This record gives sequence, C-alpha cells and structure tokens, in this order.
Amino acid sequence: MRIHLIAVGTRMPSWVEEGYGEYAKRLPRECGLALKEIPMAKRQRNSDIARLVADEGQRMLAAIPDGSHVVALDVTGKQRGTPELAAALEQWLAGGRDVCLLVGGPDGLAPACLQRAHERWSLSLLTLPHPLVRILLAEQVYRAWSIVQNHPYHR
Ligand SMILES: C[S@@+](CC[C@H](N)C(=O)[O-])C[C@H]1O[C@@H](n2cnc3c(N)ncnc32)[C@H](O)[C@@H]1O
Repeated sequence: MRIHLIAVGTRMPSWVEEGYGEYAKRLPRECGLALKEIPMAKRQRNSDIARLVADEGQRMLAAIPDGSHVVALDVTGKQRGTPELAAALEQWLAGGRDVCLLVGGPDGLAPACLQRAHERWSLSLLTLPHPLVRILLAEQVYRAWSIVQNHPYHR
C-alpha cells in the first residue's frame, strides 16, 4: 500500500520541504508516502478563479492511480482523532489499495475532486494554509503508523 499525497503547489519554502521530508522519510516502504505536487494555476488580477481551480482539479484527478481509495482533505469533512486515524490506516494497509490524499491550493479543492473522493477528512475546523497541511499529514500518518506498529513514538 502506498499513500499518494496529491497537493497543489510547487517550489515550497525550505521549512515546508524539511518538515514534510522529516516525517515522510520515517515511513517504511510498505506504508510509503509519495508527494505529487500539482502546479498552481497562475492567478492574475481578473482571473476566473473557479476555472483555475477546476483546471487544478483536472490535473489532480489525472494523478490518481487507478483503483485508489481517494480522500479529500476538506475543512467540512469528517474529523477523526489520532487513534481513529490509526484504525483507518490499519484498514487501508489490510485492504492493499493505494490511498490518495487530495490537498487543494489557496482557493480550495475543485468540486470534481470532492465528488471523486470516497471520503472527506477534516483536520480541524480551522482553515489551514496548504503548505502546512502537507507537513501535518506526514506527521499524522507517521504517528498513526507508529500506533499500528506499537512503536514508542506515540505516547
Ligand atoms: C487554504 S486551504 C483552502 C481554503 C479554501 N477557502 C477552501 O474552501 O478550501 C488549502 C487546502 O488545504 C486543505 N485544508 C485546509 N484546512 C483544512 C482542514 N482544517 N482540514 C482539512 N483540510 C484542510 C484543503 O485541502 C484545502 O483545499
């Protein structure tokens, strides 16, 4: 099972790359986290934002491997605590399907991505900046994996 983190935004500041990389590198091959960055559509003063978000969404959908379980990261989605995430991860591992986590850009996820998702996951009721979301996800997936493995990281 592989987790594909499909996220809008490229050329992140070093603190984002380091933060994400710190946790992603701890995950073993059988629960690997692979980041697929989707270039953000260029915003200009009179841009049609809905169309740009839809374009980003089409590129995200194209990056989803066939047969994946698709999870949209969305503030209005279902909230779960870390133990519940560990239970979900255990099911994902047992199911053997790849998992795709979709993270939108500054203007959010395209409606087509929300419709394509099998579930919507909210990290909190706060709107988080998209660079921070990928770091948080990497840490929480690592924490969930450590629970599944009875590894002492999670206390
Ligand atoms: C800056 S937010 C976009 C805000 C936008 N107004 C919206 O309605 O989604 C960028 C992306 O980060 C993710 N995100 C931000 N906060 C989140 C939260 N609390 N839970 C889950 N995902 C979140 C979502 O995928 C979102 O598309």
